[in-house]
Amino acid sequence: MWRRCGALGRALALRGLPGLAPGAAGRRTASGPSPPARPGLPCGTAAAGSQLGQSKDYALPNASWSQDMLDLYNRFLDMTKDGLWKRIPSYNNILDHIPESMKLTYEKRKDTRLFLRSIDAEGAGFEYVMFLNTSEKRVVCLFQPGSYLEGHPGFAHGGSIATIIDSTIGSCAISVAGKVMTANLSIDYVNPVPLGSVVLVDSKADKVEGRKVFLSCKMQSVDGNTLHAEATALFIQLDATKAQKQQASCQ
Ligand SMILES: CCCCC/C=C\C/C=C\C/C=C\C/C=C\CCCC(=O)SCCNC(=O)CCNC(=O)[C@H](O)C(C)(C)COP(=O)(O)OP(=O)(O)OC[C@H]1O[C@@H](n2cnc3c(N)ncnc32)[C@H](O)[C@@H]1OP(=O)(O)O
Repeated sequence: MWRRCGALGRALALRGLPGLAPGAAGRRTASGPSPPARPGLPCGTAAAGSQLGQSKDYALPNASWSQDMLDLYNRFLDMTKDGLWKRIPSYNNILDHIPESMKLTYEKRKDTRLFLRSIDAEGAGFEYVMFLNTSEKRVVCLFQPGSYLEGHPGFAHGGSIATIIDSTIGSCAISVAGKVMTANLSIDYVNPVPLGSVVLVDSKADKVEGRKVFLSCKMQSVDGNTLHAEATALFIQLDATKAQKQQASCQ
């Protein structure tokens, strides 16, 4: 039943990168999407978005991304070319993620931040980018845990692993069912995740029953040889009345 996250990792590791000359793997380059160039800033970097007065998109390469992260990012970007996969932008305010059609009447607050984007220093916290495949009801996250996510020396804290899994699975649930909340998240931690390494978080919606969305997820190393964690989750689609009440109670 499983969707071969490892196979994807291995396939990605084995597949040649179109347009990249042999020996170019050592170069730190990233392809599109390409905002207008600014002197001193490579195209497609996170800082480039802010010059347009838009919310900064953090799901773009920055100087902290390792070569593994850049290589995987470029391979997934290639997979977006036929439209099956889409890169999900990432902002530090959750309201910037919600399409107008799904918004209630939330006021954007300046004193709140999406938990995953609460550490400013590049590379110190959650470096990640997610890709969505709507037809497969699948979201894959490329995740590079930074030094402020430490649990045991040199390894990512289990809570940070739960956070990135919840967010990846949650994004998948949102793409399937709109306004949802995590009702249950169950994680088996199989192998520790070294800080600064890159892992693939591969999530899929397995079943939708009324308002219930059942999902599963695997976190694996880029080469597919190490299983770090496995998870299942239940997300519940909020009914409109309850969503209004929740909103009223937090304002
Ligand atoms: C276009 C695509 C874009 C996609 C991506 C977009 C954006 C990405 C952006 C950012 C990425 C970052 C974040 C990603 C997003 C999300 C991840 C974070 C999510 C969270 O961080 S979220 C916080 C933690 N979460 C809570 O804080 C929930 C507290 N909780 C409640 O608010 C309620 O509890 C609720 C609403 C869950 C349900 O309440 P309710 O009243 O609506 O429903 P009710 O209780 O009636 O249950 C209905 C049926 O579900 C069954 N059921 C319920 N709970 C169950 C359980 N635990 N186990 C087994 N079954 C359960 C019942 O048994 C019943 O089943 P039945 O109908 O068969 O009787």
